[in-house]
Order: sequence, then C-alpha cells, then structure tokens
Amino acid sequence: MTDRPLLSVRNLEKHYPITEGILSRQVGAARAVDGISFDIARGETLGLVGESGCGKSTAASSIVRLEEPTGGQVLFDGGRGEGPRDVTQFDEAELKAFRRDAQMIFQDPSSSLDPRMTVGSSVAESLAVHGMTDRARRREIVENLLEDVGLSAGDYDRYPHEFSGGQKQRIGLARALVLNPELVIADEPVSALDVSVRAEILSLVDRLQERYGLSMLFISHDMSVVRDVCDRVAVMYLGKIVEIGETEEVFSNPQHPYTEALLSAIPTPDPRQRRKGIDLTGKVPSPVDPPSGCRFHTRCHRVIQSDEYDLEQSHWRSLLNFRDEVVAGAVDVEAVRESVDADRDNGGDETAPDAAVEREIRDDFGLPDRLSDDAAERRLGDAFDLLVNGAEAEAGEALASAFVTPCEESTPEFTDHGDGHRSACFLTARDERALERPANVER
Ligand SMILES: Nc1ncnc2c1ncn2[C@@H]1O[C@H](COP(=O)(O)OP(=O)(O)OP(=O)(O)O)[C@@H](O)[C@H]1O
Repeated sequence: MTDRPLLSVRNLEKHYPITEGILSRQVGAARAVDGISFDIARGETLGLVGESGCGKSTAASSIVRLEEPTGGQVLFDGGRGEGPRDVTQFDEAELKAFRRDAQMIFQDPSSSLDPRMTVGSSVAESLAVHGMTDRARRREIVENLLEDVGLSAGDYDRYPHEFSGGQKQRIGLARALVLNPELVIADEPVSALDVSVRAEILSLVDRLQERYGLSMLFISHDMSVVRDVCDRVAVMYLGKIVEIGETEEVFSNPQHPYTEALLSAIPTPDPRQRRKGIDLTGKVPSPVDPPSGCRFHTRCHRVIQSDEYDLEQSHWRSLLNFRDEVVAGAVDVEAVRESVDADRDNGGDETAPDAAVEREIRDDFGLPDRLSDDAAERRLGDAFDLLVNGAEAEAGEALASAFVTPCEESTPEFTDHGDGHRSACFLTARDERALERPANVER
C-alpha cells in the first residue's frame, strides 16, 4: 500500500475535430474536455458533477481510452507494483490489463446486457475472456457476486427482461466487480432509475465501494446524489474543473458561483434552507466556441462589474445578456414594435414610439426603466437610440465597448482554500488577495 493516488489525471484533453466539406477539412474543434486534473486516492470516491454537456462522460471515456485523449496524462498506479504508468501510452496488451483493473458502469444497464444471454453468463463472460477456464469456478464466483449485489444465486439462469431497471443496475454492478477491479468509473449510474430505487442502488454502491476497497469516479449531474456517495467532489463546467474539494466542505462552503447555482437547484423540504433563487438559465454553451475568460461568465449571477459602475448585480447581469444578444443580432426590434403596436390596438396606422419599444425590450431583459448608475444609464440610453433606429451593429459596438466584465478578459487560476479545496474564480481570488492585505489598508 502506498500514499500515492491510484489515479492521477493531468491536463486531460479531448478535442473533437469539426470538419467541413467533402475533403473533411478541419475547421475547428469541440473542446469537450479542456485540460482537467485531479487525483483519486485508494479507496476514495470522487464525484464529477456538472450539467449535461459539460464533458463528464467524455472525461470518463478518455480516462479508460474508449475515446483517445488528445492531450494530457492518465497516471494509474495499480497493484502490480510497477508504480504510476501513463494509460495514454499503453499498447493493446497493457490496455487490456488496465481495463481489467478499471471498470465502467453506465447509466443504462440494459445496453451492456445481451438479451439472449442469461445474466449469469453475461457477468461470467469477462472471467472467461480474461482466462478463467474453469466453468464451475466461474459460476461459483458469479453466484456469490449476485448475492453481494442484493440478487440471489438462483438469478444466474434468468434473462435480462425478467429484471426491473434497479435489478439490472445491480447486475451492471456485478459485471463491473467480477474481475476485482481497483477503479470503477460510474457514469450517471442512477439517473435512468425510478426515484424510489435510486437510494437503494446508491447505498449498495456505497457498501460495495467500502467492501471491495474500490476507488471510484462517480459521475452525476445531480449534486444531491453526489453528496451521499462521494468523499470529494469536482465540479466541471464546459470542459474545465471549476471547483474541487471535500464533499462536506464544497456543500457547506461553495466558492464558485457555478457550484452555488448547482447547489441551489437541489430541492429541499425546508424552504428556509433553500439557497436564494439563483437562476441557472440557458444551456451550457458549445465547446466549439467557448466564452472567453471564465467560461461561466455568460451565465454567472456574480459576474464582476466593471469598476466604472455601481449597479444592482441583477441589472449588471441583465446588461451583459442584453449586450450579448444585440451583438449576436438576436434582438428583433421590428418584431417588438409590431407586438407593442398590437397591444396598443391603435388600428395599425400609427407605429409604436421608440420609447415604448425601448421599455418593452428593457422589460424582456429584466432591465429597469432607468439604471441607478448615471454613467451606465447614459451609455445604455445611447445604445438604445441606435438600436431602435435600425443601427443594430452600431448599438452592439456601443454596448460592447461600454459594458465589459473582467471575467471575460482573462482566465481565472485556481485559488487554494485549504485542505485541497480549490476554485477558479476571480471573485475568490480577489477576496483572498484582499484578506492578505494588512488591516489598515482599505479594501
Ligand atoms: N463525437 C463528438 N464530436 C463532437 N462533439 C462531441 C462529441 N461527443 C461529445 N461532444 C460534445 O462534447 C460536449 C461534452 O459532452 P459529454 O457527453 O461528455 O457531456 P456530459 O457532461 O457527459 O453530458 P451528458 O450527461 O449529457 O452526457 C458536448 O457539447 C457534446 O456535444
């Protein structure tokens, strides 16, 4: 036994080429996993959480090389006493041996079960593939394992269709454990299951992890699931890890606004415990053209204000949303004008005055009729004058030069909060710097 982690992922990257034309010329790349690093200790469960599309599954399949990583290292320090070795450099034979030590569990257990094979033979199959020729011994191991996962030895000869979703996932667990792996990567193992059986499967995973001394990478989009089974959690957003730390610490003291937003989405029976309405609207942007700087800045409720202004935070967020939509040419002023006209029911001869159109657009974006900061209001007003007069591109330029957040200008580095808790956000970096200053220096 050593103190070295079982798995060390270093700057792992998976960029999918985007090609065009009959010659499949590469015109870009989807940076699904864009330089992530973490360790998993022996016997530890690390959760990898984030919304759909953040790159969690791609990270998992790149670690076990179901997909070929395009960069970085995956150092595995398995029990063969050879020390940490880089999975990304393994040849076929080494990869086969590694895949015995590192098993995956998927969201849909049916996908890995052959409907024409008894579940016992399905579970026993990999024993045969890896050289166990004694059929009776194989059967004995599998029958014991079926009992370990809460099924019975008698289930050996039954077929997948005879089992419920939860039972099939138990079979999935048995299949993953049959070769006595050191690492299990579980990709959303309970997401496809009825809520009523999720807790059972999660507590089974927890029990098996302890009993078999497994290290686990547990992938989920659901923070509440992660809390139950993980020692530490890594929060992933658009190909990057934005926060990592011990589960209790991350849950009680989240440092990254994205973590905060994910936590606020957990339903709690006690409304007093609910975190204040953080609106995680919209989808994760495309990894083909991720936002500059901090990738979360386009959705962040704490996006940092420019020093020039002092606005209510929600108005600053709205201003940036408005700016981005105008720059993207996505604000249809004429459609707004028509709808204002229709509402006024003025017979259609008179078009809505610009002021009414502006009010409607402000309303759509959650912008007040007048911003509290005079300088910001002046610049917003100027942009509206251009916009309602059909000069959309100029309005976009005016907004883009007037309203800029430091979050989009450079990429935040990790700040260390102690005990391995780290987050990559300018806000926390700024707070830490402020704390380091002597007390007599004004913040
Ligand atoms: N073969 C591919 N080619 C191009 N882009 C891809 C490919 N596979 C995945 N992606 C993109 O990579 C991003 C990450 O996808 P991934 O499935 O890893 O996310 P996820 O967090 O696991 O989400 P989900 O839970 O929905 O699977 C997505 O934007 C996805 O569209």
